[in-house]
Amino acid sequence: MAPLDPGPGVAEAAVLDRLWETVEERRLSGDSTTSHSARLLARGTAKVAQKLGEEAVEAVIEAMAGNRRALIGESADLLYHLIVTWVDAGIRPEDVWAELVRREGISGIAEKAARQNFSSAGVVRAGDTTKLP
Ligand SMILES: N=c1c2ncn([C@@H]3O[C@H](COP(=O)(O)OP(=O)(O)OP(=O)(O)O)[C@@H](O)[C@H]3O)c2ncn1[C@@H]1O[C@H](COP(=O)(O)O)[C@@H](O)[C@H]1O
Repeated sequence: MAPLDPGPGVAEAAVLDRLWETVEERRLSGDSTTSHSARLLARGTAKVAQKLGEEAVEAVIEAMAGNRRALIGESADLLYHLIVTWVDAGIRPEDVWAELVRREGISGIAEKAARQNFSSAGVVRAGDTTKLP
């Protein structure tokens, strides 16, 4: 039997897995003279997270301006910095893919309503950090 066609964009999306492998290799090699990823990771979690935030804001600015082409570029920067953040945190892409798969078919509205029901039983309400340990 012929293999199923995975659909448009599926093969290209594997670039994220390859990028994670590359950044993880750079972390292990630790050569900050030749690798931007190694240099950024060597600066620590706070710097890695700061760069992720900056790239997110830049993507927001281009989205608000309706600048499609620049938004594509900023999206690539954002995904790269998200992957550096995963490597720094010891998260593998399949951890995130599994969470997305788990959420497939669950409406965000229904999920939020379920969370609020949970909180009304006296546990933690969404967004209420005062009750967190
Ligand atoms: N996708 C990317 C990618 N996107 C953006 N960038 C770099 O991210 C940097 C962002 O620059 P900024 O001026 O915002 O920030 P900064 O240089 O960290 O400096 P400061 O914020 O401290 O001023 C630039 O040097 C970009 O080139 C990337 N660097 C690497 N990759 C991928 O990662 C792979 C490994 O790269 P190296 O780790 O450099 O070998 C490459 O083959 C690419 O596939």
